[in-house]
Amino acid sequence: MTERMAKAWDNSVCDGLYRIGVGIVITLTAFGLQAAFWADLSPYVWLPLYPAIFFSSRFGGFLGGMTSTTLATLLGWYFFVPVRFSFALASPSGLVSILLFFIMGVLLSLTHEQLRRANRRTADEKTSRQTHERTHLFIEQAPHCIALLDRDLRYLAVSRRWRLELGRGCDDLVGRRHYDVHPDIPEDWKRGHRAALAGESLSKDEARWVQADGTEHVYRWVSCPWTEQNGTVGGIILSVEDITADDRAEKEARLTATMFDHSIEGITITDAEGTILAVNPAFTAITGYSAEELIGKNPRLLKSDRHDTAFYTQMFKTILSEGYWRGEIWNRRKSGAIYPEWMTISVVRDAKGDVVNYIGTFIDISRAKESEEQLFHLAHHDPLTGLPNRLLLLSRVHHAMACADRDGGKGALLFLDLDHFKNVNDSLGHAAGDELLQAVAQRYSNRLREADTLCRMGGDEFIVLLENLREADRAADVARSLIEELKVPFRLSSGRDVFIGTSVGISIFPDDGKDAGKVLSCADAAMYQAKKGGRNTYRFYTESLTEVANQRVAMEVALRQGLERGEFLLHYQPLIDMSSMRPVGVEALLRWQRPGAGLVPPGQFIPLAEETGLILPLGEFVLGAACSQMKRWLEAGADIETVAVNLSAHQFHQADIAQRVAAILEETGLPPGYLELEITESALMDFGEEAETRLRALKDLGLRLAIDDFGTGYSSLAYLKRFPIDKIKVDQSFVRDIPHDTADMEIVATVVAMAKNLNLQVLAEGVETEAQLAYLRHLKCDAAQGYLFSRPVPPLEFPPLWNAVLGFGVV
Ligand SMILES: Nc1nc2c(ncn2[C@@H]2O[C@H](COP(=O)(O)O[C@H]3[C@@H](O)[C@H](n4cnc5c(=O)[nH]c(N)nc54)O[C@@H]3COP(=O)(O)O)[C@@H](O)[C@H]2O)c(=O)[nH]1
Repeated sequence: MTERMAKAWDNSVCDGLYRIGVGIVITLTAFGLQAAFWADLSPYVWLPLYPAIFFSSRFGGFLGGMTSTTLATLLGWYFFVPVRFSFALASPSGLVSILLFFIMGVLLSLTHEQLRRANRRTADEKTSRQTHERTHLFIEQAPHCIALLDRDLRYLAVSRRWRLELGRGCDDLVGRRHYDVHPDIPEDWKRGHRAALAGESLSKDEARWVQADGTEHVYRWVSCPWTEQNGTVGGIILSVEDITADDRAEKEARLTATMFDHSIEGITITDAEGTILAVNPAFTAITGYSAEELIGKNPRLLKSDRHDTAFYTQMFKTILSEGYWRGEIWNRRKSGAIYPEWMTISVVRDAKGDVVNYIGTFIDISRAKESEEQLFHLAHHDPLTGLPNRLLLLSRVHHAMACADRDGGKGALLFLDLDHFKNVNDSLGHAAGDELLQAVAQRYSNRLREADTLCRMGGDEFIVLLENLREADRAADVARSLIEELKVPFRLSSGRDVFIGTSVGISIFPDDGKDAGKVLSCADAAMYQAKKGGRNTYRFYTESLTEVANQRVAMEVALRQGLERGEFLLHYQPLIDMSSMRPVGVEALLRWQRPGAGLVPPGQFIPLAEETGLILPLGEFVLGAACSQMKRWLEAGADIETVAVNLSAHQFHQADIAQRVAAILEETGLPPGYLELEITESALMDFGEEAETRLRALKDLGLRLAIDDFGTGYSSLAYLKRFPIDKIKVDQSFVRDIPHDTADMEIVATVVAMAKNLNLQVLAEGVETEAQLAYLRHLKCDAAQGYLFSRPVPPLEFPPLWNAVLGFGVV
């Protein structure tokens, strides 16, 4: 007997015993009641027992009813039918009543049993119907696509989801082959179907399937066999679930996890209370804490003491109101070192809007900060000396001026410019110049207070910013001490000693100006005054300097206009040959016929023309005018050897000066041998090595070259030998005090002797007296120039003697 059968047997035995029990209990109860109350009610003695049979069959079915009928019959027979207490048949009527009772009992029991079975059938049918309906509902409304297929894989039934996915109705599918409806079913799916048809209980897998519309979907499919009543496989049940969204979500989750693990950003996730739930490896690498050390802790563990409570309060306020906070924050590593992070903290809320997590992502920006600081340093400091540069100075001046304005205090700017630094650069080379600048910066720094700012503006210019100045005299003290500091010569690495001085211009703020640019230009102007005042000294800025600056601006405008309007002209001064005492040449000297100002001497405008670059067009004008004049004189038959023209440093430094001079000579038609170019000693020295090349290019044109103002510059006698020059002009400052200044006389004697030795012509400038002339003749100086012979004059005013001697015509 199978377990199921045994269980059924047990159930039916129990059921039978229960029914019999019901019949006995109800019958005995009814009999007891009747015995107690209705024992004398004969002939209705059976009547009260009918309800017992009724209820017994009602609750116990046929078996209960028959138990009750039998028991009641026997009890009635024994107790109520005469002769009582015996089963003897008293009379036929008694027998009839017994029989009748029994038959009635049987009928009642049968009837009830029938009713009971009918009820049960109805209930079973109802249950079965409901079950069927629910099963149908279950399949029909299942969230997956479910289909029942026969052995040929024809649809027997499909769930609504299946139909929806396909966009087809039941009629369209039922009876058709699955593979006809889906001809592109992947092969491994088909394998699953075959396995199910072969009786394999369950095949399942996931697969991608590009649908007809080109969209790729991911499906999880399951196939299993279903069996007929006789146990044979009737077909398969297919269940297909579109898990594209889940797949995507899973991929995203995987991606997120990968990002979390491999991100170079540190990531931390906390719960709503701020307890750390997870940290990624980058977090560990940056902070030095392992995940185990942090999980369950609060991120305040990482706090540095760089930020106050207000900072964190504001941060959380922002997180909650904006949903995130982003900014720079300083935290502490496990090692204790504090470092800057660029951090974003975002809040994660659930559907109800409650905070569930905080996510913090950050990068360690300590490197970037360092680079930023380096860049800031580079942008604000001079690479040679390491001092603040102009940019930083201006920002500090702005700040100092704002403080002075607020506190009613004062400050000063000292503009320092090294004297003749260019000479060092040109003669000793740029490396030596750089070394000197570094040493100068060091010496200046030594003399200044921590609070003072020393900056290098570029070249040989330095600025000192003095703040909180109680009195202007303090600025003068500083200027004096800085000048003093440079008095000791600098020993360069080459072993050479260099002497250098500095000129200092001082401006006071807010007295001299209320903006940095103005105060700086005031200091600059004052520095120029210091230079003019003999160098190696200092000057305060005064209003009169502004006046001078304004005049300079006005003069620059006038100079430009003068050039355009042809207000410039040339005067000529004779050059006297000492042996014949005849004029052998003339020097062309520029004059400006400025309207309303008369004849302006060059000393008043040449320096400005040099500064502004106007000297270039002016110089070309002089050269052209002098050559044309000389050409005219020659054509008129004048007996003259040279026209001397001053060539400014600016002109000489022009790369194409030789071409320009050649062009003018060609234009004017003057043979080059008649032209003498005078170049000052300082213009040559300022040009360093290039000077020689440039001179040779000019000399190659066939003209003559003279060194002007000889003895005033940073003389290097070596160049006299190298340079292709024809003449030196002894500066008039050495001639002026002859015969009273023996030192000057010695110098002139030495220069003349040296020129002779080098086979150069020598001319003395500024000869005003007979005594000077006599001395120069005694020295056998070749030539002379000076008021003793003639002042510079316009050609039309040449003295008659000249004309007689030189044969000048009025041209
Ligand atoms: N680049 C150019 N410079 C020029 C040009 N023209 C002149 N200058 C330079 O201007 C400076 C002043 O020149 P100027 O006022 O003309 O003075 C010259 C003479 O007048 C003056 N001189 C001549 N003799 C005497 C004298 O006996 N006593 C005395 N006190 N002064 C005298 O000397 C100046 C000529 O000097 P130099 O050129 O060195 O021969 C001056 O530096 C000019 O060079 C120009 O066109 N371009």
